[in-house]
Amino acid sequence: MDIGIIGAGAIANVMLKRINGDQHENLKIKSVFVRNEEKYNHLEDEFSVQLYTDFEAFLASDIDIVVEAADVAAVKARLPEVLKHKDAMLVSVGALADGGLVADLMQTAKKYDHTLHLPSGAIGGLDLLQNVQSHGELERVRLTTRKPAASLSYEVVESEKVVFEGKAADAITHFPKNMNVSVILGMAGMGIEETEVTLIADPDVDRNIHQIEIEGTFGRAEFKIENLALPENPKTSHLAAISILGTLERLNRHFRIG
Ligand SMILES: NC(=O)C1=CN([C@@H]2O[C@H](COP(=O)(O)OP(=O)(O)OC[C@H]3O[C@@H](n4cnc5c(N)ncnc54)[C@H](OP(=O)(O)O)[C@@H]3O)[C@@H](O)[C@H]2O)C=CC1
Ligand SMILES: O=C([O-])CC(=O)C(=O)O
Repeated sequence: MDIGIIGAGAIANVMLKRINGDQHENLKIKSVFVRNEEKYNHLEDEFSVQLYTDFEAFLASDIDIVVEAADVAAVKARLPEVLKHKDAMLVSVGALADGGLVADLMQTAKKYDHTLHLPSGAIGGLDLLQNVQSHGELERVRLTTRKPAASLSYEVVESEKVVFEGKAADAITHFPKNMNVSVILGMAGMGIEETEVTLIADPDVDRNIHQIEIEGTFGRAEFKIENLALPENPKTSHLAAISILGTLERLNRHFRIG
């Protein structure tokens, strides 16, 4: 499968290393769309990719799927056009807190017969959540995220501080680079208006920790994910990049788990 990536930051870097650098047997990144060619032109030699600053030319390049690894604004600006031409996968799922955008993307994907893939990113357990939701067995979803204070720009706090408490819909508005997980949790479960979120800046942790509690008529589930961050961007967990790789690898499988 030939891949085009939007963005060339921390997540894209892991993808380039693991796919092109390690010569993945089924995947190849061919095209990378960036807005600053000079900053990223070393990638062409390092990973044998073609850089594009012209989005039309990027979309017309020889790729089967576009992976967005940029930011929420890039999703809003680019994804509606992408889905007219290609399947897509996005990691800045916080953009989908905008219901109008979701409706637009769904309609475009259907009309042009393309698929939008939403990896679970820095968390897990979304298979369970979707199963109980679709059978009316879900009553409560809570996410408690604890991140190193400095990665949330709260360098000066001396002990843990709750910096957000509310619903996922508001969490992503206040923390668009840190609360993508709350939006995918909302979409898989009770919706972003009903998903409860607490975000804690903690000067004493060195991991991005997501605690998920799910309750319903099926029973109860609890997951705790303690993520190591990517060195290039301490806000971003390594697992977010790995979840894209795993989702790409599973696309063409003839048997599926979960
Ligand atoms: N779903 C999840 O669980 C998770 C999602 N994320 C999200 O994934 C995204 C990528 O994360 P990460 O790799 O760490 O981010 P980085 O900040 O390390 O890299 C972002 C890259 O995207 C580029 N970019 C930003 N906007 C545009 C645009 N409009 N057009 C083209 N390129 C653009 C930046 O380029 P430039 O150098 O020009 O700024 C940079 O190369 C973020 O939105 C992040 O919040 C992160 C972790 C978990
Ligand atoms: O990487 C993480 O742990 C979570 C994150 O930044 C996000 O959801 O935006």
